[in-house]
Amino acid sequence: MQCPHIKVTVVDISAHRISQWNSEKLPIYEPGLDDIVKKRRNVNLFFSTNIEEAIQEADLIFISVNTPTKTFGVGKGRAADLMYVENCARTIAQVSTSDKIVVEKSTVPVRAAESILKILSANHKPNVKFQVLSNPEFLSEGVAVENLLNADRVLIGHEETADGLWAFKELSKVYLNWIPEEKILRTNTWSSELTKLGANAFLAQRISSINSLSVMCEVTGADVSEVAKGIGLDSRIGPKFLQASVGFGGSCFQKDLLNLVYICECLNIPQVAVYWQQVLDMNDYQKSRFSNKIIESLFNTVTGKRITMFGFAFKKDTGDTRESPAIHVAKTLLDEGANLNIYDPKVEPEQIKKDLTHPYVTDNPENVIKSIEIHNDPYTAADSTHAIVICTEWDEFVNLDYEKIYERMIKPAFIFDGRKILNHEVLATIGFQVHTIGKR
Ligand SMILES: NC(=O)C1=CN([C@@H]2O[C@H](COP(=O)(O)OP(=O)(O)OC[C@H]3O[C@@H](n4cnc5c(N)ncnc54)[C@H](O)[C@@H]3O)[C@@H](O)[C@H]2O)C=CC1
Ligand SMILES: O=C(O)[C@H]1O[C@H](OP(=O)(O)OP(=O)(O)OC[C@H]2O[C@@H](n3ccc(=O)[nH]c3=O)[C@H](O)[C@@H]2O)[C@H](O)[C@@H](O)[C@@H]1O
Repeated sequence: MQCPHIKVTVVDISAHRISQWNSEKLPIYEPGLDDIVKKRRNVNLFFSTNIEEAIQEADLIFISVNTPTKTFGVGKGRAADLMYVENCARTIAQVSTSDKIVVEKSTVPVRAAESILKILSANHKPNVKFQVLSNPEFLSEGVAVENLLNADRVLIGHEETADGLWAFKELSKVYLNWIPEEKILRTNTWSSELTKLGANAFLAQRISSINSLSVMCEVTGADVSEVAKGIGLDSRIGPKFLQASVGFGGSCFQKDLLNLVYICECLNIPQVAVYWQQVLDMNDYQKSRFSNKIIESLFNTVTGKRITMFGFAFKKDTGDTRESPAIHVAKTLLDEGANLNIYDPKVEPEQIKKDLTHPYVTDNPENVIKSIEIHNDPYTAADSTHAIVICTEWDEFVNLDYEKIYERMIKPAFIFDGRKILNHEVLATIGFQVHTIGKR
């Protein structure tokens, strides 16, 4: 959109994903994205599986592949799996017939650019040169387009040489089409890589900090919204990322924090590792605490009871369920023998089934399938259920007719508001037993 003079080709090893990008229904939901893709597709934006051709044609190549937590071998469950990044580097080296600037866009451990450069340097064709830049991405899902258009900053780390500086200038030229120059931050490569991990760790830490206070609120009578407001009005702290929740989800915070902790352990600085591990431990505690509260409140048994879940995605305005706290809560309730009615207007039913029958979640997929019903209407989802559970902060859930919902439910009817979005007092007047996170 911002660079009509630049040809952008998105390539992926998944032919299925590319065909979805070339179809009417894109593989992800992101506000504003459909419109952009419709306007630019086959104009200056192309989606293709012809990876070799795209590499040969390109001057700048962004590596934006997944860097998930390793599920095997050394660093299992903590280290970032760099297999996909490495495969990209090898393909680029083997295929390139002209000089390239390779941009590390994926989130990676500090000094990953060094490995990329080594692979490129050891495998290239004669007379082909590479520069590797670190240019981490800071967008959030659900507001991705807005974040990209109005980025707080664009960070570019480069090798401290004349060629490195040249590469930085080439990439800056692209961003300068819509980002003011003063927002482009130039650092060395390693600072850039660590800034990305650090930024996610800081954001996650704020959530764990307010969640830790939510626990105290529930036992002391303080109200976490009031506490968060009072804290956030200090201009040194600021109001953002202080909403208590069932815990943070999403594909990155947990993965990147685990990676940071693992790097600290490898660098033999256990004190720093333990510090950041606490952010993750608090997050796990919050998820378990919320699930246990539901069971306890429903007279210590949910076996055979039907419970409604509003929201399954890890946040509003996305269909992404990766590491969603709703999965943890659903798993705990299913383990206790509950039946779940799940309503999330943005998540595909198949995705919910896939998440809840994943071997990590259950060793009994047939039972799970029998115990869940996926609804496309919030009112039928509430029919004959004992409780409504909210893990996602959608405004849509605020605007429902709760009197109508109450009528359809088994009494006493409970609401467990893990995002503190509903009006506690109004619901209590209707007759609901309400549990709101961070409030007694
Ligand atoms: N999702 C987000 O909002 C953000 C993600 N990031 C980082 O961006 C990276 C990608 O994240 P997502 O897009 O969420 O992952 P994703 O898993 O949704 O997408 C990665 C894509 O890369 C493709 N791929 C894997 N190997 C390939 C190869 N050799 N050649 C071509 N394509 C290949 C996969 O098929 C997949 O479609 C991660 O490092 C993540 O930490 C950073 C900021 C925001
Ligand atoms: O590296 C990444 O992938 C991205 O990770 C996060 O973005 P994202 O995970 O898409 O979404 P967030 O808005 O950060 O929300 C993450 C989780 O924290 C929760 N959250 C957020 C804010 C808050 O106050 N409380 C809270 O519980 C959300 O509900 C959600 O589950 C960061 O915000 C982005 O800057 C970063 O680029």
